[in-house]
Amino acid sequence: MTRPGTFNILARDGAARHGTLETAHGTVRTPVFMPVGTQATVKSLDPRDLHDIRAQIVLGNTYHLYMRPGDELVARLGGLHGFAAWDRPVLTDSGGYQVFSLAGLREITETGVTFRSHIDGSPHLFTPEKAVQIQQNLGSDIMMVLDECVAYGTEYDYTAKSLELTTRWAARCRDEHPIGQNGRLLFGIVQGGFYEDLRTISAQQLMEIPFEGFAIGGLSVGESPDEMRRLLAHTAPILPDDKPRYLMGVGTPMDILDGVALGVDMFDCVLPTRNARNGTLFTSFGKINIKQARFKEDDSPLDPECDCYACRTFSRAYLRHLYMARELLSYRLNTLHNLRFYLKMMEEVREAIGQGAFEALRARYRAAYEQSEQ
Ligand SMILES: Nc1nc2c(CCc3ccccc3)c3nc[nH]c3cc2c(=O)[nH]1
Ligand SMILES: [Zn+2]
Repeated sequence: MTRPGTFNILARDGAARHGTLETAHGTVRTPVFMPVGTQATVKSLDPRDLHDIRAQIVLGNTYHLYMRPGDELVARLGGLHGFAAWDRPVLTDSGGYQVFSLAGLREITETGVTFRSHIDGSPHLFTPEKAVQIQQNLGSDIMMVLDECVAYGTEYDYTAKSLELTTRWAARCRDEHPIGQNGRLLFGIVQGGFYEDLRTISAQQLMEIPFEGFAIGGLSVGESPDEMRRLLAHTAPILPDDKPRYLMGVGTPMDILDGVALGVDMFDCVLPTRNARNGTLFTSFGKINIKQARFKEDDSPLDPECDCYACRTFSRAYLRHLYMARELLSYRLNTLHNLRFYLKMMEEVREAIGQGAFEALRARYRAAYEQSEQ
């Protein structure tokens, strides 16, 4: 087995790259979209479904699993792979973002972040070392450092101080998990808010530490698509060309294609799974909502271009009926389809980069997605 952490770039098309990232649980072909499975499950899907839609790697969440059922329990029961019967790679977030966005009453010090559980209000402390230990207990193949994701609009001085703390925390995370330890990888996370000069400083400081990959954090926090693209265009090219670049929390199909064009290799977003819950479906002809009356007697497949179980087996009328009846199967079929849409788009992206045809692919998706606002 090729050494975990090895990142081979197989083809380039402009700044877009198609490559492979080796992990302890197999090879990930990039660019890759990673379904979010916060509580050790991609909501409403089982591992067989994830294999059927050709998911390569799924995300888990340190904060949630530490709170419930407990990272040490998961470790005793085989880590996420044994516990959730998932035999492919897992990436876990450090919990930093979730603490800042979920838990109440938090305080940040040099030591770490203290917060209260969103479940029972009990007090907790995440240090960089603790965040790494939890991810080690979860058996994560790709771990993230503990970072502070500053809120959109945070002013310059606080952002500048915060990125320095994030860098010191990143170094402590690396010390807690030395490079190569049992084949698990550790990624740094670039912060710096919406200030280009601070992004440069954060990236340069993190690149002094030997990480197997680098994430761009602090984006997709409520800013406009143009602002996200502006900071991404500034930050992505600074990061090492020979390491994977992971844009956290992004995004819509067009955001992802724009990210690939700027040299990003890895993406995650709750959009496909969250939108499934409210009937918003991604198709080759743009975004639609299945509850619309026009689908009431429509016997055609949701998306003729899609190869997923929902599109192969059922009509739009049936999918609309399930949604209107609030049937559980509605959420499951909508999720299967939306994730397959994202994963199939990434398969097309990897193929197109290999053929030097990425821009044509991006233009095709833009034509379908420009008008449906999304
Ligand atoms: N640690 C961290 N996570 C972020 C996430 C969660 C991604 C995630 C990873 C794994 C599981 C769930 C969620 C963000 N989501 C949108 N914007 C985000 C920014 C950050 C960030 O700056 N730092
Ligand atoms: Zn489908």
